[in-house]
Amino acid sequence: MVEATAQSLTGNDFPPLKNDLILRAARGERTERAPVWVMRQAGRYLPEFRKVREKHAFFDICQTPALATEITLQPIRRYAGLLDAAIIFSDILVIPQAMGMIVEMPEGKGPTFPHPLADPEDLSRLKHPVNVDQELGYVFDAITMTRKELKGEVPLIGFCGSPWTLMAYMIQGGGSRGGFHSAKRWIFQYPTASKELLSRITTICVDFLIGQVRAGAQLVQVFDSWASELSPHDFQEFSLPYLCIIAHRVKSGLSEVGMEPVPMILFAKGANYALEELAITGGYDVLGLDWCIDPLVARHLVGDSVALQGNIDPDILYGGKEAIQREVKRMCASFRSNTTDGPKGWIANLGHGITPGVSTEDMGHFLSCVHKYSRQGDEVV
Ligand SMILES: Cc1c2[nH]c(c1CCC(=O)O)Cc1[nH]c(c(CCC(=O)O)c1C)Cc1[nH]c(c(CCC(=O)O)c1C)Cc1[nH]c(c(C)c1CCC(=O)O)C2
Repeated sequence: MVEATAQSLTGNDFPPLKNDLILRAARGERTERAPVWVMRQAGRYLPEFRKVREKHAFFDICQTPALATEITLQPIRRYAGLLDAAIIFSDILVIPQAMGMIVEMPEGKGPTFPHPLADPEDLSRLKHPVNVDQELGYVFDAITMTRKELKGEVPLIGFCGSPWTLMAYMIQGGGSRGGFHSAKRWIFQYPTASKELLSRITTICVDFLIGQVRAGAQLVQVFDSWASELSPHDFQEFSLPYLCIIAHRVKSGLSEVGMEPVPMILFAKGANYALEELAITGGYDVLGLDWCIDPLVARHLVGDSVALQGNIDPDILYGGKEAIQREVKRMCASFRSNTTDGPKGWIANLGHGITPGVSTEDMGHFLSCVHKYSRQGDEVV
C-alpha cells in the first residue's frame, strides 16, 4: 500500500516494503515489538565507515550519491534484521552550505564555519532565496538511489536541522564546545534579524523535506539538537513557531502535489518542558525524547496524540553487556507501562546519537535486547 503511493507519485519504481513496523508505530499503532533505529547509526563507531572516511572528505561523501548510499546501507547490512529503518547519510549543515556558507569538517574536530555570521549585516552575504533543487539535489539523488538499493528491507528516513539549531551553528561557527554565546547574543540583541534568519531557514527546511519525500524518504526527522540552549520562554519565541510551520507546510505541500503525508518526527533535545504543547500544536506525529525524562512521564504529558521515540542514555552503550540489558529492560517497562501488551506508538532509539567509541558488538547487543524485551506477551519488570 505504502509503495503504491510512492511509486505512482514520484515516478520511481521502488521495491515493495517488507518491514513497515516503524511506520505503524509512528502512526501510534500497537506493534508486536518496538521498531528500533539509532541516531548516527552510520557513523564513526563503524570500522567500515572509517575506512571510507580515510579516502574521502566528509562533505564529498554527502555530495556523492553512491558513497552516501553505501554508508547509509552499512549498518543495515551489519545488523541485518535488527534495524527497522535506515537514515540517509548526510548532515544538518548542508542547509547553511546551500545558503552560501563554508562549512568544514576537520577530522575529530567537529563542524567549523571559517566565516560565521557576526552581525545582522552579514545576512546580506547569504543566498536568498535558495533554489533547493539546485543546491541540495544531490541529497535527493542519494535518497532515490538508497531507496532502490534498500530493496524494501526497511523504510528510509530523511532529515534536516531545525531553524534554531542551524542558526546557532551559523552564528557560533562551530559545535557546542565553546557554548553558544554568540548565537544567544543574537536573539537578545537582534531579535528581528534573528527572526528574519529563522524564517529564511524555515522556508528552506520545508522545500528540503518535501523534496526528500518526493525523492523517496518514507519518514522525516527534524533535529533541534540545541533546543537545550534555550529557556522555555525563548524556545517559545525562537524555535517552536518555526518547528510548527515546518510540520504544517510540509504536510500541506505534499498534499498539494498529490502525495500522502509521511510521518514526521521531531527531536527537540532538552525541550522536555515543551512536550505537552508540542503534542497539541506541533503537527508532528512522533516526538523524540532525550534520556532526561522518564517515558511514563512523557506519555502522561502527551497523551495518545503522538508516538514517542527514544530514549536510552547513549553512554549506556559504554556500560557493558549486563548494563545494556538491564537498562533496555527498564526502558521497555517504562514505555510499555509494564503490561503484557505490545508497545503502542513507541519507536526505540537512544536519547541522542551513538558516539564514536562504542563497540559494534555492544550496539548489536542493544538492538537484540530491544527485540527481546519489547515483545508482546512478555511481561517486562
Ligand atoms: C548537531 C548535528 C550535526 N549533524 C547532525 C546533527 C543532529 C543530530 C545530533 O544532535 O547529533 C545530524 C547527522 N549527522 C550525520 C547524520 C547521518 C545519519 C545518521 O547515521 O544518523 C545525521 C542525521 C552524519 C555525521 N555528521 C558528522 C559525522 C562524523 C564526522 C566525520 O566523519 O568526521 C557523521 C557521521 C559530523 C558532525 N555533524 C554535526 C556535528 C556536531 C558533527 C561532529 C560531531 C560528531 O562527529 O558526532 C552537526
